Amino acid sequence: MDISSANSLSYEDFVDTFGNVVEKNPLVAAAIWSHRPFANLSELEARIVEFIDKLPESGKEGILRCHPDLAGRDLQRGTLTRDSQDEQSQAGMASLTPEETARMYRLNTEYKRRFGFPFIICAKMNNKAAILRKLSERSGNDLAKERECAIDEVKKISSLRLRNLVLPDTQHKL
Ligand SMILES: NC(=O)NC1=NC(=O)NC1=O
Repeated sequence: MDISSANSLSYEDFVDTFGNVVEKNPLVAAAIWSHRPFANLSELEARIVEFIDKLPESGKEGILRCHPDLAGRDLQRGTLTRDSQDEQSQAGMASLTPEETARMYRLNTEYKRRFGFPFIICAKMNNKAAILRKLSERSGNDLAKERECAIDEVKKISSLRLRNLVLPDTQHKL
């Protein structure tokens, strides 16, 4: 759909469409609906970013906790959302060796124990090697820095999901 179609959606259809742009957080779509009509895709995205940035730390951590582990229980059980399934598969998470799966589980467990939320990275912008490397690297961050790093990754994931739903702004031909 294009941005004018998105602007014309009923509240229910808007949340049905955009409710998982931020993984398992339909509140974000429900909240930004008030800002329609959106001039373009960029404004819609900016409203999502603005909503996330204005959350208190506890709210940001709540968003992070709604994300499934990479190569974790939900992937093993087939209970990922379609978006996450697509993203994780594309990054090779569904074809890890048993050793790689065990390493991801161990690193994810240590990371969650340290930070209190799961390791999050935009899977579509990374591959298996990059994910493992960044998981190790970021584990050394302090809480505040890592929270912002994870939120930045949520914004990248959301941006890609949004572009799957709404046609980019039509470039005005000069
Ligand atoms: N913990 C995660 O990073 N999860 C995910 N990243 C994605 O890009 N999709 C996910 O499900």
